[in-house]
Amino acid sequence: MQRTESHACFGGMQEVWQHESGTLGCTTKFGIYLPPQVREGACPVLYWLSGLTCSEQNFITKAGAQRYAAEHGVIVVAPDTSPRGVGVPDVEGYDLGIGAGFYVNATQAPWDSHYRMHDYVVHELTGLIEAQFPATQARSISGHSMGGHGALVLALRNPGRYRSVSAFSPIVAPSRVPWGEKAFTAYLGEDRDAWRAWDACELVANAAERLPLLVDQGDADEFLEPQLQPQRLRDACDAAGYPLTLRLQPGYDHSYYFISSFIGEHIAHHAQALS
Ligand SMILES: N[C@@H](CCC(=O)N[C@@H](CSC=O)C(=O)NCC(=O)O)C(=O)O
Repeated sequence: MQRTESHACFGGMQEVWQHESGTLGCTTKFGIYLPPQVREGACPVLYWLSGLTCSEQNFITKAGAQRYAAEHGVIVVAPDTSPRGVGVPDVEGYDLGIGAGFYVNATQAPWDSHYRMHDYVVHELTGLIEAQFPATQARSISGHSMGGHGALVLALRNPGRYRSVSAFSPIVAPSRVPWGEKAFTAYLGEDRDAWRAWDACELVANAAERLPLLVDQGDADEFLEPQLQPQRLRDACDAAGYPLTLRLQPGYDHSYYFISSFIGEHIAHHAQALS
């Protein structure tokens, strides 16, 4: 494992590390913010999952999360959004292949050789963070758009692993919108029954635990109706009796300007559950 960036930031350090991932079968990078409190002892960890087209860089350079992570003493880990590099399958278009791993374990060739972002984030990356950094086993998870879908699905699929979950503009029902239908057909195959295990609105019906769940959605988001449809999550949570705080934020779009406006509230949400 090799550190490729190191920057002092709000009394802590923003770093980027690169390592060989056995799960992904390639070299991959992650960002990690280490708040000043790590000098006194191990800190809890918030995992952030980014959206389509992102690498480990977008969140750490655009969201402004470090100020709040330093205030609350939370480590923030931001992995890449897919495997990448020589030999990793890709196609034209921003919404499939590199930059678009959708946080699933692909079952279909050629994707199944590398696209295992669920297992990478839940098992390999978490194990590495807890072994190599001053991190406790208290974990929370958040993300944006495709990464919001990832945060919801990883939390719902892995009861006991995370203390809280949140999302900005998540793809809540990937089985029913074009971004998800395209990705799931490629990664999981034509059988829609297999998609249910990767769809937050399906998973919430049988959720084994109730985590503090916060979702923010801008009402000026160009993807709101075609791809996001947060009312589907509202309906699924109501039917399952799963408490959800869903906030429609007037005037906000899908960008990191939106994320940076509310990331402080999301980190406070997680810090409360992690303390
Ligand atoms: N057509 C756009 C689509 C890419 C885009 O909007 N990506 C978002 C996430 S969308 C859902 O997962 C994003 O976070 N972009 C990176 C950023 O820094 O803003 C395009 O190709 O640009």
